[in-house]
Amino acid sequence: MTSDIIYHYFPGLSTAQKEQFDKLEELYILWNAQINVISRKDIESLYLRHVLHSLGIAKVMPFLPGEKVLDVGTGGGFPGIPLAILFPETTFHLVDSIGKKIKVVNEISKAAGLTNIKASHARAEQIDGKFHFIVSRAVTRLGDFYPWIRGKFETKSGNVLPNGVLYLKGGDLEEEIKESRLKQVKLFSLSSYFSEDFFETKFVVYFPAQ
Ligand SMILES: C[S@@+](CC[C@H](N)C(=O)[O-])C[C@H]1O[C@@H](n2cnc3c(N)ncnc32)[C@H](O)[C@@H]1O
Repeated sequence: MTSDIIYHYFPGLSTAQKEQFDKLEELYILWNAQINVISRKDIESLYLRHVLHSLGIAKVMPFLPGEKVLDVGTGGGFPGIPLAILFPETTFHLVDSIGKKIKVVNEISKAAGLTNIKASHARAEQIDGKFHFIVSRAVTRLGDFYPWIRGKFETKSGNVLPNGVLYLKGGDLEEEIKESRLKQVKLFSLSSYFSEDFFETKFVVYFPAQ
């Protein structure tokens, strides 16, 4: 597996960005052997299941220079690391409650030369600061998630959708959205951007700060 799939869906990457995406494979192989952040089986499909999946958020939201994004429960850096490569002028704060995962994030972002990432070993609830967008993948149900981050949004919006949450989720989400009582939830199907079967049941769930 190579990063060609990333170049295909994101034409116009700079040489520096291509080099950073290319480097992720060896870095994740190296670090995953020491600290498990991706299942062994999945590492063979790193670019499809982790990097491109993370970049699904970029198809919905073109982050702007100067915007601040929080990645809650980033694990080994998803979706934060691929997004930080794609948007070098946006700043990303990656948090996870497990310290050794943050070690992997720090090592990988340093080795890839990323200067727009800050990583913290903390629970989301403990993070101070205000963000334009909060991203996440595979952490918890929406109804449990929102109380952790309520009040952490910048009030001034300047992007294609108001400041809010962009959460990568799969499957049938109707019940989960209903139970969460969140308002103005929008679902963006990743199969409208990416043709691989993997994306057939995958969505970006967006809702504004509320
Ligand atoms: C299944 S992993 C997903 C990791 C990554 N987002 C991904 O998709 O590969 C869930 C992560 O959320 C973290 N987590 C769970 N609750 C958290 C909280 N309240 N604050 C920060 N991190 C949390 C866990 O430590 C774990 O690393």
